[in-house]
Amino acid sequence: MIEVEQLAKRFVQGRGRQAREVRAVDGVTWRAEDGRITGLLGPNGAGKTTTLRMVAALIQPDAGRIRVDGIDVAAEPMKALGRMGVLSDSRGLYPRLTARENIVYYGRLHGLTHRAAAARADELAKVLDMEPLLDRRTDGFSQGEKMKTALARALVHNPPNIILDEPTNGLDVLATRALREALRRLRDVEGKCIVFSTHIMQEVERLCDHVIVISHGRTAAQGTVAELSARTGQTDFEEAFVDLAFTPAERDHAGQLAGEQAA
Ligand SMILES: Nc1ncnc2c1ncn2[C@@H]1O[C@H](COP(=O)(O)OP(=O)(O)OP(=O)(O)O)[C@@H](O)[C@H]1O
Repeated sequence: MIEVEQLAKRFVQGRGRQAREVRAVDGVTWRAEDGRITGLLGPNGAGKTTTLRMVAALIQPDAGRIRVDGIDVAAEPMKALGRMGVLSDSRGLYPRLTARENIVYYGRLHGLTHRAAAARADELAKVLDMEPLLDRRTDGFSQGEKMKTALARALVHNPPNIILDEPTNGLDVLATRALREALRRLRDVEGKCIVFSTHIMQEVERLCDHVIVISHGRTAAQGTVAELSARTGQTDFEEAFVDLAFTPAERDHAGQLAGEQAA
């Protein structure tokens, strides 16, 4: 389980007199339960990636608290990381190694014996439906094949929590479907707590048990797709998302732009 409480992070963009402070994350609070797929849904620049980078101990928050299975990430980052599998944007596989060797190598880095890491690679290949890939060099893999290998590598130490930042970026429709299926299996077969970020509504509708809408660095709303739609009185989830994630001024501005383009 992952609990995020009043998390905040600012960045300074530009230099000298041009410098300006950006509140990338400004008081985000949410909880992701075990055996559930939780989606962080928000427009571009809402603060999703920054939030997940803090959860994965890649950057430090200015304020707030993150607990992974009760472990405070700031106080015990290595212990918390041992309970997380993180799939970031850069897949970074070793091209000369086979998929199996990539996975086993990471297992060894996590302190597994060669035998345990190899057994886990076989197990993950079944769950992720990638057995035919295992003994091929990753050089020349498609985006979908790379993603599966990187996901298996992130899960080699069997972490109870999985974090994925925009995992379907660059994947075609079949690879996206395969990833969705893999995440469902990891939830249903292994009971993982899965958190992923996206700005794609359909992905959330198809996959998420729980949705956290992030807007301007804050938690704008959370619930199931049905709950969020009901709250806004919308039958279409895209309309519900627009109501929840954008201010009336932003919606008017987007409407004016669309009108000008149509004229
Ligand atoms: N290292 C950084 N330095 C300066 N500004 C940053 C940095 N990282 C993020 N930001 C800014 O913080 C804000 C939130 O960015 P973030 O990448 O977390 O958003 P996001 O919701 O993941 O967006 P997207 O869907 O476009 O990936 C943006 O305004 C971004 O420009």
